[in-house]
Amino acid sequence: MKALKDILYKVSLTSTIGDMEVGVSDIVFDSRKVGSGSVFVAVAGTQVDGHSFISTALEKGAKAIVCEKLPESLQEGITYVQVLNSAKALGIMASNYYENPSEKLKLVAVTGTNGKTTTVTLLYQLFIEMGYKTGLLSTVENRINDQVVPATHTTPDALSIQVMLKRMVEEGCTHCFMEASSHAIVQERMAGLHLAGAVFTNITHDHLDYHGSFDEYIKAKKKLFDELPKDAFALVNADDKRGPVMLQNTKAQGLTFGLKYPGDFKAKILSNTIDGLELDINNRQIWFRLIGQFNAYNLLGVYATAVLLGEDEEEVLMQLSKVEGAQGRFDKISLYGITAIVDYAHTPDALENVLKTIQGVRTGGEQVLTVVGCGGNRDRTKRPVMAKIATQLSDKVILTSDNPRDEEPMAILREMEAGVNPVDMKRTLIIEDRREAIKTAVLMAKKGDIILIAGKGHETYQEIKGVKHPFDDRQVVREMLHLMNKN
Ligand SMILES: CC(=O)N[C@H]1[C@@H](OP(=O)(O)OP(=O)(O)OC[C@H]2O[C@@H](n3ccc(=O)[nH]c3=O)[C@H](O)[C@@H]2O)O[C@H](CO)[C@@H](O)[C@@H]1O[C@H](C)C(=O)N[C@@H](C)C(=O)N[C@H](CCC(=O)O)C(=O)O
Ligand SMILES: Nc1ncnc2c1ncn2[C@@H]1O[C@H](COP(=O)(O)OP(=O)(O)OP(=O)(O)O)[C@@H](O)[C@H]1O
Ligand SMILES: N[C@H](CCC[C@H](N)C(=O)O)C(=O)O
Ligand SMILES: [Mg+2]
Repeated sequence: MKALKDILYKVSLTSTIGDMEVGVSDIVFDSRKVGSGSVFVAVAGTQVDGHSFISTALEKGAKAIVCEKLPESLQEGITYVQVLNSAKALGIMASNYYENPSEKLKLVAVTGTNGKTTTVTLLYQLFIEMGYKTGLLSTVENRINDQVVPATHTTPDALSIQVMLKRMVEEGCTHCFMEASSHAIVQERMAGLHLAGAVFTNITHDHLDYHGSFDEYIKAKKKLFDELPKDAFALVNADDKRGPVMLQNTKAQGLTFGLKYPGDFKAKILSNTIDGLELDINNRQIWFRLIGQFNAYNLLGVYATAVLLGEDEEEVLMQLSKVEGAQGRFDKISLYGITAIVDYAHTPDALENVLKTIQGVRTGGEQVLTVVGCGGNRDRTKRPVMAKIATQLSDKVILTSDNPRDEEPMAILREMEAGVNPVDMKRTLIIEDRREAIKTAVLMAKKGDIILIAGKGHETYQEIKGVKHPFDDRQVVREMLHLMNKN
């Protein structure tokens, strides 16, 4: 039990009705989870408005209601608190309730269209290698030091973030690295967090369905930097046109990293092969296991972050050269002379980067076969663009399903097909079933060829009409490679 008044510390209140000293047992923002003694926070969502569940919450035993609009009839004995922004209030309340765990560790948030999971995972692995107890909140998984907590979102909801941070503090973690998705920033899932720093990787085409325009998408990312405290660092990729934009209104210490523009942290690619990258970072030459120019950016961003957190430059580079990166990001499976690469490229920019990396490291006359799809119920405008990039940068392409969700798979594929040049259609197949598509790519591949399977990376399911069917690109391609080689 905690007094409502204490939980509301630092929340902008508009009005209050009832006893502010009332003790509440927990904070809930979903009426279905309300129990006796809860405080229910009504948040307007994208599907429904949480305010319409206030009466349900009261029936289930809520003692207090936090909302933007007061209900027409008020119930006796209940405390009503009107706030300016319920979603923001939720984050601040959750932080107060769990005793502000983000102030007890060094928390760094990473935002950007691509590279967030890679960056936070590298930071997590690096800090573990350096002997720190560390936390991770990422698309692939959350970690409380060595304990894995499955991830449901790239950035969890505000309440779950605080619960996990609290557990991290209890476990003795000194650092936590988290992804801040643009959805999360706009929906105030980051409210109430004290950040030691924030990192901007890049911004390219994605999520225009949700944000409405590219400008709004940029604004969403910038909000993270606008809200940083003075004692934090704001580290941005100087080679991205929008890097400096992120720093325009921040109170934090602005810093840049880049391969092209001179910034605070610089690197040069000395060699880039299928086995790894050799970089020159601040006049030190180091080998890394990760592949591709985009990973040079990720590695440099990680190095800069670690140095800004006070770590020794030499030690950081030595440990960073050992780490492997995130699952499902340029995952190489080489069997029977064929190389399959499973990668989470689900945006035009990521797909282009991965294919250019493959083109850059190929050694001879081998073919590149790409299997790719686009998710349903998500930004439709990236579909033709991704199909076009796939056909332009591969010898053969199989367009297939990603997670169709509630859409008709063939309708998504037709939208992808519309982006392909008619002459390139001769080298393009459309196979709706992802397993069949992977099988066909394996059948078509000759020794030495490279198969890229893009879009799903680490995912272990395929979501079709509300059902998540087990599906793992890495497992399926292995199975097919073994199968084809027995015949
Ligand atoms: C579009 C979107 O982002 N939706 C997220 C959002 O839900 P919402 O605001 O749409 O919720 P809603 O269904 O309209 O409900 C509004 C409110 O009413 C409440 N409610 C609802 C029903 C009920 O019976 N009782 C009740 O109280 C809900 O708890 C909620 O508080 O807030 C929820 C809680 O935080 C999220 O679970 C939900 O994520 C959905 C499942 C989702 O798919 N989100 C994706 C798009 C997303 O967030 N992706 C990013 C990654 C993107 C990237 O960078 O690549 C991520 O961070 O994972
Ligand atoms: N710095 C980068 N710049 C461009 N592309 C990148 C970069 N890092 C990774 N990629 C590509 O983007 C894909 C996704 O990378 P990652 O999972 O790290 O991004 P993310 O930002 O976490 O994505 P999500 O928004 O889905 O959480 C990778 O599989 C790779 O193809
Ligand atoms: N974080 C991304 C994941 C997309 C992954 C892709 N496999 C899909 O399902 O569309 C999003 O929410 O848009
Ligand atoms: Mg991610």
